Amino acid sequence: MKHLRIATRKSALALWQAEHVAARLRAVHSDLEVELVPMTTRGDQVLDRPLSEIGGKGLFLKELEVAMLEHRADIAVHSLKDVPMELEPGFAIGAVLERADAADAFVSNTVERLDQLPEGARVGTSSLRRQAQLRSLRPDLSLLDLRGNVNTRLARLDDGHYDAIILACAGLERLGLGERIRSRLVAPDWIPAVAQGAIAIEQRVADVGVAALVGVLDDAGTRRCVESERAMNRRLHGSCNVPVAGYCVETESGLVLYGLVGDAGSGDLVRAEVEWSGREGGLALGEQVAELLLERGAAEILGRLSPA
Ligand SMILES: NCc1[nH]cc(CCC(=O)O)c1CC(=O)O
Repeated sequence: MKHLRIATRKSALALWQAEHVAARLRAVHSDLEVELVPMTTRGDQVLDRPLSEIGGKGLFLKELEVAMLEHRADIAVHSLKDVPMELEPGFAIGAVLERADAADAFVSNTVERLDQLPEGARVGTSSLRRQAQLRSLRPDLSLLDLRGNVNTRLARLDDGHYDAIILACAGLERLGLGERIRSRLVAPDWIPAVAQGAIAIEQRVADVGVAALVGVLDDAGTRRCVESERAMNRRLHGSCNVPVAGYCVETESGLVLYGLVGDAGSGDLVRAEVEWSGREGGLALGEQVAELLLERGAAEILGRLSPA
């Protein structure tokens, strides 16, 4: 194939990620023409209701998948953390790029760290995972909804609606906004979203030519880690709008996976951490951490319908 079309959302972050994949593909395949096909998804349009109400994160993928089915695009580039645990039939992840900083960022115009916020300070995030961890560390804070793309969220902070917000370091850095990061929230104290910081290439499963082209961008270490995180998430629920966090890193001798389930209302958290010897068996590691979380009360937490 000489020509490859990349379906992407139109947010600045999505376009950066699609451009990044395009540049990497052009660099390895010198005769390949790569073109972006930007499109708006339902997830981008509906900003006034929680994602869980309008159908979950899969909404960010649907239009891109339709474009691939109709052969208006060959691949789609996503933040892997926005990709549901089960893909639609006929689609596969052709490559997972080397992970960027997976940590969440504490962003504020007044203080450097979460523990420096004054009592009752207003923190903006619509993520139940971030709300649960904030509630647990700082029960006094006032947690407020905040959706929209990265630039919208920063603008709302700068307008004074919040004293601080939480964003992914990776997104800020990709947009050249790394200087907005006041401090990084790091494991094991704070766990990021499953697959945070990893970019995935989605393709039609039967497209072996495309698989060969994009497969060269796959990073084996990142894929092992995110597959273990996603196996944990899959075992826990199947949907993407519950307060679950997971982070796997490679150690000298194997893998370690941190898992967390929390209640955004009460700040109750359940944690598990398993060290795994060897680099294989990441799926079993994910399932083991999920089982531990369930034994420790995750099922009860996930069963509560806590208003966020
Ligand atoms: N929720 C949207 C989203 N999806 C991926 C990223 C960041 C980039 C990444 O994780 O690779 C973000 C922004 C954020 O959470 O701050």
